[in-house]
Amino acid sequence: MSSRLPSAPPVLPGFTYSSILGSGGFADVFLYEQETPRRRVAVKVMLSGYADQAARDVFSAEADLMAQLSTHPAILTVHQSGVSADGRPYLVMEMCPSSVGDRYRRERLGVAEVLRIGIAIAGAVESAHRAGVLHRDIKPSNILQTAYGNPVLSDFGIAAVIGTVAPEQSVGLSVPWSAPEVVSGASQGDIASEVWSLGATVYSLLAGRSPFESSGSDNTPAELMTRISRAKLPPLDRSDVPERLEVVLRRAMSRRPDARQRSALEFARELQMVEAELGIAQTQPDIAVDEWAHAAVSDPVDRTRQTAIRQVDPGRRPRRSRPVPSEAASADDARTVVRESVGSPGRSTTGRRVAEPRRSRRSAVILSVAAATVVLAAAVTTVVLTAERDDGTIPVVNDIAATIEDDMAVFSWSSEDAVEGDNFVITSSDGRESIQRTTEYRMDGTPGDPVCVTVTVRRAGRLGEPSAEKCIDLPDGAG
Ligand SMILES: Nc1ncnc2c1ncn2[C@@H]1O[C@H](COP(=O)(O)OP(=O)(O)OP(=O)(O)O)[C@@H](O)[C@H]1O
Repeated sequence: MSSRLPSAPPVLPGFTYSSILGSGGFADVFLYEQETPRRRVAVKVMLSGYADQAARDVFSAEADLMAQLSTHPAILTVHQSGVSADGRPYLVMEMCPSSVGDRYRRERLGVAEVLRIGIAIAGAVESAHRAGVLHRDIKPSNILQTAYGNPVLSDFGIAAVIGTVAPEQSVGLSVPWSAPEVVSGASQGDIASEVWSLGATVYSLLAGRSPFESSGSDNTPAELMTRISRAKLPPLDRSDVPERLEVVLRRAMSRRPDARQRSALEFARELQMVEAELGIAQTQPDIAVDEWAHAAVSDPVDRTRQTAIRQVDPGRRPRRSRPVPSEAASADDARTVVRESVGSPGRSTTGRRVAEPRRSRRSAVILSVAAATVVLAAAVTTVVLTAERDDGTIPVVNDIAATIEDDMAVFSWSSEDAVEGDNFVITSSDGRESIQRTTEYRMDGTPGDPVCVTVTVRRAGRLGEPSAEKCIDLPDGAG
C-alpha cells in the first residue's frame, strides 16, 4: 500500500463505489459493485497527475492486451476499460480477495503451494511469450489470488513485445526481482530475464523476502543492485525445501542468461520434477500450443525469441529431435520503478519511484504505447488461448512403447481414443516440446544416456493429463 493518500474514487455509470483496495505508484484500485451483471469488481484508476493522452492510450492498450491474454486461467481477467468523467482512465478487473505479495511476508507459505503458484504463473508467462509479449514486472505483488484461491498474474502495464525494446528506451524496474543484466541496463528484458524474475519470485515466496535482501544489512536499492549483479544466491534456510528445488532456483537465477532455463515452460517443468520428487500431485501449467506459436523458424541461439516448439509435418518422418524454435511466438518496496535510458544508470538506483516519476513514467508510457500498439496489431490475430476446462474426457496416453532404430530412440503409442483434430504434445527429457498428429516420435541424445518423453493429448485447444514418462537408453556410440 502506498504512503500517499488514495485519490477520490471516480463516479462511474453502472458502478457503485465500495472501498479502496490498494494503491500503486500510478494508480489506485477500488472495489465497486457493478450493476449488470451484478458483481463485485476491482477498478484500477490512473492518478490524475499521469492522465494525459499518452497515459490514456497506454491504459487502454493494457486493457486490450490483458483482454487478449486473460482468457488464460492464470492471467487476471479484465472486463472492460474506459475514461472517467474527470478524465482518468480505468480498468474494470476481476476482484481478487488476496495477493500473494501481501501474504508471503506475513505467513510461511508451504512448499507445495509455492510450487503450484510457480508452475501456474510460469504457464501464464510462457503463454504470454508465445504471444510475443514480455511481462517485464514479474514479482510477488503482481500475483493475485482469485476467489477460488487460484494465482493470477496481473499488471501488464509495462509489457513489451519480445525483441522490440530498443536499448535507449525506458523500462519499468522492480529491482529486487530484476535480472543482473536488466539492473545494469545491458538488457531491457527478454525471455532469460523473465526466467530470472520467475526464479526470484518463487525464491521470495519461500524465503519471505526477496532473494538478495538480508535482515540487519543495508537493503537500499543501490546495495541490492550490487548484490544482484554478483548473483550469489543465498541458500534458502528451510529444511522442508529439497535440494533439487534450490538447484532449479539457482539455475533460474544464474548470472549468465544462457545458463538459465531456456523458457518459462522449462522452468515450470523443473518445478514439476520437484513436485514428483516430493510425491505431491503434479500441477499442470496451462500453455497455449496453437499453430501460430510454432509456425515460423528463427535463429535458435537468439534468446529474445521463443524456442522449443517444433511443428512436425505429419507427412514426413521426423528424423531428429533438434529444436526448431518459433518466432511468433528500499528492498521491501515491491513497486515498479522507472529507469531512464541505459546511458543514465544513476537514475535507476532507487527502489521507490524515481525522483521525477512523472517524466520517467511518461517515457515508460510512450514505450508501452508503442509496444502495446504492436502487440495489439499482432495479438488480435495470433493469440488463441484456451478457455475451456478439461471435463475429464481427454484421453491419457498409457501405452508408449520405446525401441531403438538407427541409433535413435523411437517412441510410439496408439491413437485408439483419439478423435479428428487431436494433437499430441511431446515433452522430452531435454526440455523440448513438440506438437504433432502422428503417433511416433524419434529423438537422439548423448550415446549411452537415457532419453525420456511424456505424451499429452491436446483436444480443441485443451491439454489432457500427461502420460507417465517413458525412457529408453540410447546405445553407446549413437550419434
Ligand atoms: N484485481 C484486483 N483485485 C483486488 N485487489 C487488487 C486488484 N488489483 C490490484 N489490487 C490491489 O491494489 C494494489 C495496487 O495495485 P497496482 O497494480 O496499482 O500496484 P502495484 O502492482 O502494487 O504497484 P506498481 O504498479 O507500482 O508496481 C495491489 O497491491 C493490490 O493489493
